[in-house]
Amino acid sequence: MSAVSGEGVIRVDHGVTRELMVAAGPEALIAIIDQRFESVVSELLETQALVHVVLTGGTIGIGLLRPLDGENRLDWSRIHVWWGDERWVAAGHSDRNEGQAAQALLNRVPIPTDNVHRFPASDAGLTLDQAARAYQSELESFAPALKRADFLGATFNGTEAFRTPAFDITFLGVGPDAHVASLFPGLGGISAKNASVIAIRDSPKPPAERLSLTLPVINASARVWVVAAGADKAEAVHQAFHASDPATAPVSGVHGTLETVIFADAAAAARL
Ligand SMILES: O=C1O[C@H](COP(=O)(O)O)[C@@H](O)[C@H](O)[C@H]1O
Repeated sequence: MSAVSGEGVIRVDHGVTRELMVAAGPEALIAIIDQRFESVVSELLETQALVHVVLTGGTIGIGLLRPLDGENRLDWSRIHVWWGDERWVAAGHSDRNEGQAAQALLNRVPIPTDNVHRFPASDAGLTLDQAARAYQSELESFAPALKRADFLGATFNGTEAFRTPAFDITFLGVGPDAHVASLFPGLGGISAKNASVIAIRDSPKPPAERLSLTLPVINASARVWVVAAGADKAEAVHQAFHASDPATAPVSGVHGTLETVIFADAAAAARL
């Protein structure tokens, strides 16, 4: 497959259809992602009361937020934002994904405070496990208001383990090691099924302690959009299409119920 600027390519591997969107470089990539985001969210807001979006940290994950909705087209009062993962550091620490997102986007758009669902920070008076449960409870609190088709009631050993909104769009960055959110290759978190949110204590990428959504929650999303730029992501993007074991390549295990799109710049798509 050739990687041509702006080209969309459908690949079918391992039973999941994944779409590839390629742009020449990071700036062109961000323009493509933002245009699609604004168009999809605008359409959704015509037919549903609320739109739930999961944001990601990382270079492109934060970069795409800076120019987003520069023309104030979106009705932010009906958009809820969540995060796929968070670093376990104090509020205000520059490593916090939510703080980076606030600077890049949330501080300049009219989004109500109640619509911004941050993970607890390490100085909030909770243990890491309590913080994971608190975020799971926040997710649960949104499920009853939704139609049955719009939330996931996940069962584990025959009983309902958790409920979570089925997000409309979930953004995921991907690491050079193919991790998504804070689900890393070779670690137990990638196979967690009995919780929507887990505590991570052994992240190979600092900080070691993190909070992360689990794979069942991510995969209940209507749209999963993986974003990647740079030559160091080429192997991970290749694995998104060709690997078959999420335990060793977590990015290969994510998908949306409606669509799964890998947005990559030419350098990140170079191995396809
Ligand atoms: O630590 C994290 O890393 C990934 C990818 O980040 P990048 O800088 O290599 O693009 C990100 O998706 C995740 O949210 C974040 O916590």
